Amino acid sequence: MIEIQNLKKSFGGVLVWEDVSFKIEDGETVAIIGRSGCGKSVLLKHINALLVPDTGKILIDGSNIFELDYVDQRIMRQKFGVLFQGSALFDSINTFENVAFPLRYFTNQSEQEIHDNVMQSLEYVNLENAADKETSELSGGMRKRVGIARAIVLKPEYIMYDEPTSGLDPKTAGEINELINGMANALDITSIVVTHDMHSVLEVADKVAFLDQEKLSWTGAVEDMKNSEHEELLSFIKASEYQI
Ligand SMILES: Nc1ncnc2c1ncn2[C@@H]1O[C@H](COP(=O)(O)OP(=O)(O)OP(=O)(O)O)[C@@H](O)[C@H]1O
Repeated sequence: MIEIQNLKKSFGGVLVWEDVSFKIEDGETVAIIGRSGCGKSVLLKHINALLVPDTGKILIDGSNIFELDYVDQRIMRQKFGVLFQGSALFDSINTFENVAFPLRYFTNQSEQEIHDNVMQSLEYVNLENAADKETSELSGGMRKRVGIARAIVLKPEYIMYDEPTSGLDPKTAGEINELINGMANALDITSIVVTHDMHSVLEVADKVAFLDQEKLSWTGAVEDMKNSEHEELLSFIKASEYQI
């Protein structure tokens, strides 16, 4: 379980948000939504301690990640898989090596173990035939799927998706949403999805955290979001051109 408690962050005296508190239960999928620049990616980067807050705590399975030493923080980070914005694949290596990267960096697995784990991850995302492809040969949807294969290769407890459907056509975006749901069910992963895509929110999320006006403005179940009378949330949803 992830417990975010009274988090506050500013950069050079400029406040991003304050008093952000919510819980992510095991097995849940939470969508973090809000306007550009409201601090969604900054919040993701706190959840695996890539950024440190001004004040507040994040408890991962009971431990405050900001109080861990270097070694324990490194161990904690291995509980997380991350699909970065834009997929962030290395151009100079093929699909297999992109997915193998976390195994080579974090583990001492043999070549055979690396091969088996990479191929298993590629099968999950239906790309077992693309292992030899160079990054430049992959479509946008395939890049996202390779990014997801890389995110799950260490068999994480938690997976964070930063804009998983951005830049994709609706059909390919739908396939990525199905993959996110499939991953959550088959691998029992707890998922955190940063997105602007309200269709994706409705497809994948159990819970929503809405950042607005330098705070966590609304949080609750997706079903409650549909019936909410929260003015800013409704206006955000309306502006996303998705009618619910
Ligand atoms: N390392 C940093 N140093 C200084 N300011 C930063 C840093 N990272 C983010 N910011 C600022 O924090 C604010 C929130 O950024 P963030 O990337 O989290 O927004 P976002 O909600 O994810 O936006 P988008 O939807 O456009 O990706 C922005 O004003 C950004 O310029």
